[in-house]
Amino acid sequence: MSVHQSSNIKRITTHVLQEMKTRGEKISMLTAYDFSMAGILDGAGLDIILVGDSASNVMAGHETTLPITLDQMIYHASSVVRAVKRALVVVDIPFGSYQGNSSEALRSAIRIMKESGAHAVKVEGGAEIKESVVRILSAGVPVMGHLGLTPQSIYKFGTYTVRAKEEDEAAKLIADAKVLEECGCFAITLEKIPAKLAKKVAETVSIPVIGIGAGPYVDGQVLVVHDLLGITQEFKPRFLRQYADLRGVMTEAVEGYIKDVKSSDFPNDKESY
Ligand SMILES: Nc1nc(=O)c2c([nH]1)NC[C@@H]1CN(c3ccc(C(=O)N[C@@H](CCC(=O)O)C(=O)O)cc3)CN21
Ligand SMILES: CC(C)C(=O)C(=O)O
Ligand SMILES: [Mg+2]
Repeated sequence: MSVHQSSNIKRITTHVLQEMKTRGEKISMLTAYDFSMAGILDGAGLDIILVGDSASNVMAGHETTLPITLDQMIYHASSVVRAVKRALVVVDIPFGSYQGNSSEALRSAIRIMKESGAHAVKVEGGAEIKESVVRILSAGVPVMGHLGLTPQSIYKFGTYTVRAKEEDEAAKLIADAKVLEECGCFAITLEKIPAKLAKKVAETVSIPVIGIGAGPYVDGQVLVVHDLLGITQEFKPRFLRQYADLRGVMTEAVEGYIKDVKSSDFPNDKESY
């Protein structure tokens, strides 16, 4: 049954998420990039929909998240927003639209909010992007941080290996989390870091911490929905739990269609005018 069958839907806000952390209720988050998928996730009762820049990989077929543009992110985000009745919609600001220039960061965030109708933005980085985060927040736009494995700086690191395994990197990550909290971020995503370190971050900051490959001791979890549904090919990091084999289901359906077209079984009389 859809949660929307009840007449009054309580929307998820950043305040609701803070209450969930206080209560110890875990927060569920997944990506979506289009209207149809977002409607399914929202109807199922998901708390947060992330319009991730992983759309660059999943939707457009790029190797990295770097090529996707602000206009393309706004297109995805506006499609998602039209389907959502309850979830909080968070949009990644793409590479090159906020780093190192707080005026551009603010302009990008405002374009996303104005043109898509989303509720918040997400940015990768800590102290080095503080000015941009502060500027966006001062305009009244809620900001989610993102630390650990930050795919927009993949060429700085060179690999997708687990981050902050060394003491000094772990200390920097905790310091960055504190900076983001002090700036006024409403939540932080932690990607691919040791579970023990993620636990420490979730205990240190009072805002919700959402993990992907960051273990169970955080306030919520996020995955790319196409990975969870088994649509993505050849992406099986150990943090992923695959809940369905939609690639198999979809392939079988399309093969059935092809067979029926070839054999002239489709369309039949009932399917014709
Ligand atoms: N489909 C998809 N799912 C994601 O989770 C995702 C994207 N795309 N694109 C943007 C970023 C990139 N992310 C990644 C990318 C690679 C690994 C990873 O663990 N890769 C290898 C290990 C690499 C290594 O250890 O050197 C793996 O095991 O698959 C994790 C997260 C997460 N995001
Ligand atoms: C993996 C999540 C956290 C993300 O940033 C994305 O999907 O772009
Ligand atoms: Mg992202």
